[in-house]
Amino acid sequence: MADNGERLRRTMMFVPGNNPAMVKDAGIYGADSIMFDLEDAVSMAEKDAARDLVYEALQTQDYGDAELVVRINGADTPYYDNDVKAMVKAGVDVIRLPKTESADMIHDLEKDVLAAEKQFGRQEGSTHLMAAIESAKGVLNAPAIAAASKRMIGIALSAEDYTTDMKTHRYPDGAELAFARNMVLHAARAAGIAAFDTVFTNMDDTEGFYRETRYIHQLGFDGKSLVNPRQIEMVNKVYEPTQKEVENAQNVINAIEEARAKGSGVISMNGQMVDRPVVMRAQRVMKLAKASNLLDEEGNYIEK
Ligand SMILES: CC(C)(COP(=O)(O)OP(=O)(O)OC[C@H]1O[C@@H](n2cnc3c(N)ncnc32)[C@H](O)[C@@H]1OP(=O)(O)O)[C@@H](O)C(=O)NCCC(=O)NCCSC(=O)C[C@@](O)(CC(=O)O)C(=O)O
Ligand SMILES: [Mg+2]
Repeated sequence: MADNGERLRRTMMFVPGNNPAMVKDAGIYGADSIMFDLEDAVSMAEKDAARDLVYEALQTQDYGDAELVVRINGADTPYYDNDVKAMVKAGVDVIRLPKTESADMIHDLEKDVLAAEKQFGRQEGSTHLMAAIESAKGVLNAPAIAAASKRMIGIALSAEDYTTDMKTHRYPDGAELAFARNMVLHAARAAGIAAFDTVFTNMDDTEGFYRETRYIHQLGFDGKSLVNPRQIEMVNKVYEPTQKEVENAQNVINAIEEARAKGSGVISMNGQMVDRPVVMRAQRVMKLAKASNLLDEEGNYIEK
């Protein structure tokens, strides 16, 4: 089946870069993206040791198909230069820049990453970037940030720092995040990159986590940043398509393939027009169905 090439990023799990056991075992939980943290989860005294630990792990551990992301320290810290160099040298998939407030911050990072790729013989352009939006300024500049570089794969809302900047805190209904969520999402979509919702930090409030995940799934986010492996299953469940959605997607793909074979790009199916956006949605449903183990070898829905 042809698809639109987009990688699934439902779950991006933070792993404190100073915790050897968590770094070692991070691959066993099935997160789509593993994000080793060198920034706020790591104390000043442990910055160098955490960088060394993550560097070593990226070289030696097998994390399967997971995308490997590192949240580095910001350019205004003494750790930034060494973070960028070490992570590029280790061949990380994505560098996540925290507290991003302008497109220029991404341009500067892009230059530093390119210099490191040249220095360490990495393929130029192979290190992707993403930005965490953690302030009012970042939210207002989100469209420019998202479009700042061809290396950008996504932007993420970071609600803990953002609500502090906004002189509020997090409430169960999330009203304080409504504007920021919509800005981040629209900025990502306009730039053609992924949008990640923020972390949910109360591990015991599973009902609240479920409610928030349903809500951001409905808005259209690709997925969420997570702090604990227990959160992965619930996000995957929310993103799992229903039998009806899978069967409809299969019908759309079969119908459009038949139509294309006859030289047409638009068809009608059960009175509904089927064109490119409908096909793209169907392809995403099939990708989610595959990732959720809902398909047999022939690609048909497995009845439960
Ligand atoms: C929360 C808690 C202490 C709970 O501990 P607990 O011990 O109760 O967890 P349990 O569930 O009992 O653990 C069961 C088993 O899983 C293992 N395990 C747990 N968590 C794991 C994990 N993350 N990675 C791999 N392994 C893990 C554990 O080792 C155990 O393994 P084992 O002993 O073998 O059974 C723990 O999860 C944790 O430290 N989380 C990461 C916290 C963190 O990174 N914060 C910084 C990022 S946010 C931020 O900075 C704000 C932000 O910047 C965000 C933005 O930008 O988006 C903004 O502004 O909003
Ligand atoms: Mg933060």
